[in-house]
Amino acid sequence: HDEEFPPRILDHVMKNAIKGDVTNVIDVIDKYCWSVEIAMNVGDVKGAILDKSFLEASPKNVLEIGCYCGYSALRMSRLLKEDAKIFTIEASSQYADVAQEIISFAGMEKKVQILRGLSDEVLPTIAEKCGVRTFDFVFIDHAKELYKRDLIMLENLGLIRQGTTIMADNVIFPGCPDYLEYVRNSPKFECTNYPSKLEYCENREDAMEKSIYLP
Ligand SMILES: Oc1cc(-c2ccc(F)cc2)cc2nccnc12
Ligand SMILES: [Mg+2]
Repeated sequence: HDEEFPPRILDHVMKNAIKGDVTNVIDVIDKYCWSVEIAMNVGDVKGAILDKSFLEASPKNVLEIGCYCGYSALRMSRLLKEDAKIFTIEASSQYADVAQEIISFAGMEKKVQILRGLSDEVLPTIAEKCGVRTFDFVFIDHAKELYKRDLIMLENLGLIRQGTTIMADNVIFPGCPDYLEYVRNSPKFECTNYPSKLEYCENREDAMEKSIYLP
């Protein structure tokens, strides 16, 4: 991926969005990505699917794996109920720096906490660090080859509970076949597939997969 996109989108947001207006910041990012350059945000089309599942879950403790520039964290933050919080894991400090700036610009810094580091390094201590026992909603949107490993970690660490909703991006493109096979064949997950398009593209298929944890 183009390493220079994050600073460009940050600059564009600072110059074109309304400070403190999270919906406007989201719109400005989407318009930029549709018109100027594609980026790996979940985007507006798949974002609407995420929004719907998020509202249905109405979660108190939210975990995101893969923050990137903070776009999906912002989408979820604007739908958070009182005293609910989003914890988002980001391995790239460059991405985390930009995400922190964008999240703060949008006025959501109290609702979104960025945890810097690799998911397998952050997850084992996240409960005590964040004062959370289990997460009610998880959005997986990082390296596709880590989806299955990290879901198994969430189970083994007891970080998900009866009824937790797990949403996964990109299950078609770039695709995560081992993850899909795992959740769809496991009796512990109730899965629903949501066909869509790759972000900011009209003609490339992608999908989101919702898995409800029922141990
Ligand atoms: O939504 C996404 C799309 C892509 C991606 C890859 C290759 C392409 F050509 C286009 C898009 C990569 C991603 N990595 C991490 C999390 N989400 C991603
Ligand atoms: Mg994605």
